Amino acid sequence: MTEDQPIISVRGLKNAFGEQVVHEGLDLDVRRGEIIGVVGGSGTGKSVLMRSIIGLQTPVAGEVHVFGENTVGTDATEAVEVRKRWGVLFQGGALFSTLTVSENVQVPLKEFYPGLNPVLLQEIAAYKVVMTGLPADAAPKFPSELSGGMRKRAGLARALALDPELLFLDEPTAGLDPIGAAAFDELTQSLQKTLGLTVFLITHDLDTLYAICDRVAVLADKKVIAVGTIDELLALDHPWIQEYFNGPRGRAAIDSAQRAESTRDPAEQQREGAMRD
Ligand SMILES: Nc1ncnc2c1ncn2[C@@H]1O[C@H](COP(=O)(O)OP(=O)(O)OP(=O)(O)O)[C@@H](O)[C@H]1O
Repeated sequence: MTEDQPIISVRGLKNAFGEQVVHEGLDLDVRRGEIIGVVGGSGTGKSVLMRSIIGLQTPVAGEVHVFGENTVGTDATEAVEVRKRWGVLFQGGALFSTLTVSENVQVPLKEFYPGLNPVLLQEIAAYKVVMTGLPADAAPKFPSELSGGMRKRAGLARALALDPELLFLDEPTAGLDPIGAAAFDELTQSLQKTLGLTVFLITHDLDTLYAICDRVAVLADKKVIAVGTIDELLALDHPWIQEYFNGPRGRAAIDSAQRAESTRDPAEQQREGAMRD
């Protein structure tokens, strides 16, 4: 695939559970290197969309390509090469409670590289743990011994185990206090920059959208009704979009994003401006 081809391309997606149609004619492109936020009311099918992209949900109709490879209806063996290239943080972290943090991180490593020796496995896991801002002594702990924020980081460490190019995050800041959520956003952004990741991020968190998302895709009426920067979305007169971004919580998030921008190191702002130019 070429550099400017979308990393994820979804066309004409339809998902249904019995009579309930969740998606119909859904299209979405995710560009290389972007953090795309996916928003929509509860039950609009954000998680089902993610599951369809990573091959955990077989759609009724439509096409999904990731890195130019079809991910619909492929069996586990066919999908191995493409699955190695993404990492997933499921809603709630989904850590195995009977395994330590280190063992959790080793799960995908053992699955995809069964021959790796135990010392190397431990070293890789220890590195991933520290990379997500956890103290090194979190590695031998069980998830129940960690705070909610630490569990999220442990889940992220596992998602990063295989050095993915693409990261899926399903509501990573849900349940975190505002300080913990902001710290997780910063971590996501710094990892995205350092590792050159593309990030598909499902969230209800307006602060996250303003702080780190390059574009936002809005799910409503069974499809992606709009994709763009928040400014571009604000220019649309769809009632849900206006209510979401221009309601009291949306405006508070804008204010807080503007305050954060104005207190940022001017040298850093200048550097970013220069990079954009
Ligand atoms: N395995 C399943 N079997 C039956 N229905 C399902 C299944 N998975 C999802 N659904 C239904 O599909 C719809 C979309 O679910 P999904 O979890 O994707 O919503 P969401 O947008 O992620 O919601 P939330 O923001 O509340 O997490 C819901 O009505 C849900 O009940």
